[in-house]
Order: sequence, then C-alpha cells, then structure tokens
Amino acid sequence: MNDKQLVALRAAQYVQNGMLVGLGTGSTANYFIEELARLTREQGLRCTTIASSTISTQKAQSLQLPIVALEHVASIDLYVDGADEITPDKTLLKGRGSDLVKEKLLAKAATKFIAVADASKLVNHIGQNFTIPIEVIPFAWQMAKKSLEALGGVGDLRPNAAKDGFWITSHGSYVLDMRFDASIDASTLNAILNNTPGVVEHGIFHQLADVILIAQDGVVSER
Ligand SMILES: O=C[C@H](O)[C@H](O)[C@H](O)COP(=O)(O)O
Repeated sequence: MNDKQLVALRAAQYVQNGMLVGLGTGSTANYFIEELARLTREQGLRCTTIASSTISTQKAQSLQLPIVALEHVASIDLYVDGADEITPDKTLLKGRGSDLVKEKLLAKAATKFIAVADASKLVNHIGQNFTIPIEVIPFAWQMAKKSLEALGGVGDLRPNAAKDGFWITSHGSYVLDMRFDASIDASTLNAILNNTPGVVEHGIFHQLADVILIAQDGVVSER
C-alpha cells in the first residue's frame, strides 16, 4: 500500500453512519472514495456523499455510493481532500486541477475538513513548489492580472492541454498561475486575492483545514 492510499484509509475512519461526506479530487481523494465504497459494501457503513468535481462524481457513482448535488446542501459533516502544498500553519495550496470553486465551498461548509497527503506535499511556505492558481472571470483576466502584478505577482494565463488556447475550469473561469515574493505570508496573500476584483477563487486554503493527515514511509501522523 502506498502512502497516499494509507492516509486515505486513515481519513475514512472519521466517517460515521449518517454523515454527509464531501469527496475531494485527485489521486489521494480517489483512494478515500474507494475506501468509503469498501466500508459501505463490506461493513454496512451508511453515508451520503457530495463531490467536488465531475470526475469524483463519476467515481462515486461507479462505486454505487449515494450522492447528492451541491445545490441541495448548505453544510456537510466531513470533507476529505488532497493538496499540492501544506505549510506548518495548516495552510494548503490546491487547484492544480479545475475544481477550486467546489473544493473551497466544501472545505468551508464542512464541520470538519481533513486534508490528506504524502510527505512530498509538506513545504515551508505557500508557493514553494507550485505557482498559485487564481481563477478569474474570463473578461476580467487582464485587469485582475494587472492588479496582482502591482502587488509583485508574476505569471500568466494557464494554457490548455493542446497549447492552442487557455485552460477553462469546471466553473468556466480562466486560471492565472502566479508567483509572489516568499516574504508575503499566506494570510496576507489570501486577503489580497480575496479582495482582487475579477478573481473568482484561488488555491490558497487558509484556516480551513481542521486536521492534516500525512503519511511518510508507511506511517501516518496527524497535525
Ligand atoms: O485540484 C486539485 C486538488 O487540489 C488535488 O487535491 C491536489 O492536486 C492533490 O492531488 P493528488 O492527491 O493527486 O496528489
């Protein structure tokens, strides 16, 4: 069993009968979805799920997990998702994929948000290994980019896979992938991005994770 699978299995132990459980997106979240399905099948666990992406919806449906749509729900019991970076103060960087908006809604709506990752995701500061994904309204991208450049941001629109156009998220946004000076702390950067007109959502998940589960060389630790 690899570390991503191990940590996902540990997160599944937090699921109790009757819970409404948010499903993240990515390879670690996929292991969690598979384990929920196994517990449902083999141990009679009863829970309802809500997915952060089309791909996680399809995965849950293919495993016969009960699923409800986001628009029917105001709060959930538990959300489990992976991350691209995790800092010592439990700030996450997410959004390598296309599903930031739903991921952050579920993270915020959850009574408990558990982030799950292998140790490769641990960093000292946000933006250490990846650019910050910033979803922008398509018609606002130039103005949003200029605002962020004035604050020291450097970056550009994410190209699509064929490199003949721009990446479109599941919410219909463009993505600015930007770097900022490492001296800007996550709290300040979070506030800057929250207050920039044209920004729909961004990949800094600050003060949202309640529990971080990290697996390293077959051992899971909680922080
Ligand atoms: O948008 C992508 C999500 O933030 C993922 O949770 C993140 O990229 C981690 O993915 P993985 O579990 O595949 O490492």
